[in-house]
Amino acid sequence: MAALISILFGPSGSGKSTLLTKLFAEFPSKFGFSVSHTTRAPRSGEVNGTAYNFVTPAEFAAAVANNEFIEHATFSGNSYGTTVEAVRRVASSGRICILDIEIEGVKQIKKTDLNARFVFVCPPSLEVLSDRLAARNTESPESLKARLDRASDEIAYGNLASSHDIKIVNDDIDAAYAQLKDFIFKEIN
Ligand SMILES: Nc1ncnc2c1ncn2[C@@H]1O[C@H](COP(=O)(O)OP(=O)(O)OP(=O)(O)O)[C@@H](O)[C@H]1O
Repeated sequence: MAALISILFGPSGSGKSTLLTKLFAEFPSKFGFSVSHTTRAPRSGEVNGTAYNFVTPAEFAAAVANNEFIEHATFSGNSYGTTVEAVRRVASSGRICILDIEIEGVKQIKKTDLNARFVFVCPPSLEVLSDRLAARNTESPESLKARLDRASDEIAYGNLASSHDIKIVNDDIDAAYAQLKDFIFKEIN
């Protein structure tokens, strides 16, 4: 059977990065994060090749034309994608591959024969999501609005039984993390 890939999705600010940071800190050699490509500018502290592979729109378009992506999508004016190479790199290091992707990417991966499990990370409410995103202090007012505008549709998609293998409501972070670990280890064994 092909190597298992775990996929986290959910609206911006739902807590995907926070959960994955905890997972990688607790199990540094067990899991590997497939580093996505993006045309968006790095946020302060984001390292190229670690947070994302930061590329120009022209480089991104060339990779699309070259069929290098498993999935890719444009979101708030920036392109994001996961290359076959990024996933292969994790698998070849003997680690379990984890992806954090947009809904369009989820739909694309569902059409492939990848052995993937889908984890919907859901905020407790739109109000909490809005507060957390604002407190993160990473977005311009326009970007914040664009992310919140998309959130209702993303939550509606995530709530479809066919979209996810597990839905985790990220209210208390420790409880959400315990659910994530429990699910992933059950799937591995
Ligand atoms: N359970 C929680 N309780 C309180 N704050 C939280 C919780 N989970 C995450 N946060 C905070 O909410 C903000 C958004 O979380 P995070 O950056 O992990 O979201 P994300 O889903 O990865 O977003 P994006 O898709 O934009 O990368 C962060 O500042 C994080 O510290």
